[in-house]
Amino acid sequence: MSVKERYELAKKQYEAWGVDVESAMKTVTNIPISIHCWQGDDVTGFETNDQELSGGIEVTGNYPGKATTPEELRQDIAKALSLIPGKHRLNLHAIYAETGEEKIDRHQLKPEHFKNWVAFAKEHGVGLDFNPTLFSHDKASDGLTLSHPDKEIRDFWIEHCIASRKIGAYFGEELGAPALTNIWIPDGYKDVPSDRLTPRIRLKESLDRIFAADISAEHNLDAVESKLFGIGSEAYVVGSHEFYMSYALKNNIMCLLDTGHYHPTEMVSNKISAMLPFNDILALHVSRPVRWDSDHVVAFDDELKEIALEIVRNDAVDRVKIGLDFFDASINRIAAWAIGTRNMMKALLFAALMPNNHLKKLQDEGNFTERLAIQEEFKTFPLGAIWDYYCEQENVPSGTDWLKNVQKYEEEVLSKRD
Ligand SMILES: C[C@H](O)[C@H](O)[C@@H](O)C(=O)CO
Ligand SMILES: [Mn+2]
Repeated sequence: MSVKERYELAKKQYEAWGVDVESAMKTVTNIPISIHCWQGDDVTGFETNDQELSGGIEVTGNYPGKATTPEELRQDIAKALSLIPGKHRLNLHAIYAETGEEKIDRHQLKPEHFKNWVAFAKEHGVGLDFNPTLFSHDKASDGLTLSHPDKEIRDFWIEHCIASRKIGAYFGEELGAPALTNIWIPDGYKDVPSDRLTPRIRLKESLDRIFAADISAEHNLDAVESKLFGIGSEAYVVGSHEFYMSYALKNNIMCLLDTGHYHPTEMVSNKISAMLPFNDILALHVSRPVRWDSDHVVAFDDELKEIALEIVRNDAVDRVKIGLDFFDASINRIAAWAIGTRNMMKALLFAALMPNNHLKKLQDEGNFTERLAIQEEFKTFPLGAIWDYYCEQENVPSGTDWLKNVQKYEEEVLSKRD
């Protein structure tokens, strides 16, 4: 049976429940995913200071073919984009600046150091998002940055964050859609602190100075990302969820929720509807924590589907900015992007193909038996047939054909890298 024939049969099955399949595909295709560049080179970046990855995050694995130059990374991203349906965004960190031979420290970074990325974004029709990098640096070697007791160190990172917001605004202006500039810091302590408050007050003051810099809200949107713990900050993280949720609300900036940054049974899917009544927009880093914030490639699992449902059935596709955050160096890195991003899109399609209004009505009527029965039955509805057809409509490989494409690229390009 052809992809089209399978699609027509599946479509009838969904339509019997009042689901408009074509409109579901349209909804999904208009949701941009911010794809993180750092999966392609294990969060290394292109600075010339040879700093080890720090900040309490870890990349494990040594799969061959890692991108080691900006050109290689862009070539790999272009390959990944050709395998993913929809129009997306690319998320950069400050360590992906191209400063040539010159040693430019992070507080001196300028939009011009990202002009090649802007050219790439224009060529591929993608938007750009940005992150200051407050790790893998001498001035973050004790794991403290914006909350550091030493004012000179705080000032350095404040300048870096302001420079980053300017770079975000440059992206937004050049590409005609605002960039999301997200601040995540590693600050915290390995062991029980003797003072939890002072570092948080210092962080608040640093953020106040960063956001006091007048940067066009038309071109740049600000976000802050919390964390529960990191390697070396197990006992205490300065920028905790409550800290940033309060800061974001009070200062009208975005709170970014990373799915790996909470207690193992605390679900981001359950936080979205709790925060939407109080926030115009929210941002996500969708990741897959396995026992800890391990940043595994996003799988098509229950939590991913639940996150997608919360966005789609609550009409929040313009209010929840979806970004990805995983880095696995034990598998082909282009496959990692393709698997994780296709799964995010597939989960959104799953959500858009649910009889959401009917299910909401059942809940209000107190008909929990039928609510559960339908939710369960839809788990085995022929989503794959709609997904394959959708991929073909979007001119990207359907089924497992994308994998052959990656294997060929590995043979022809990746295997020839040093
Ligand atoms: C590269 C990092 O994953 C990223 O900046 C941050 O978002 C994070 O999640 C740290 O755990
Ligand atoms: Mn993150």
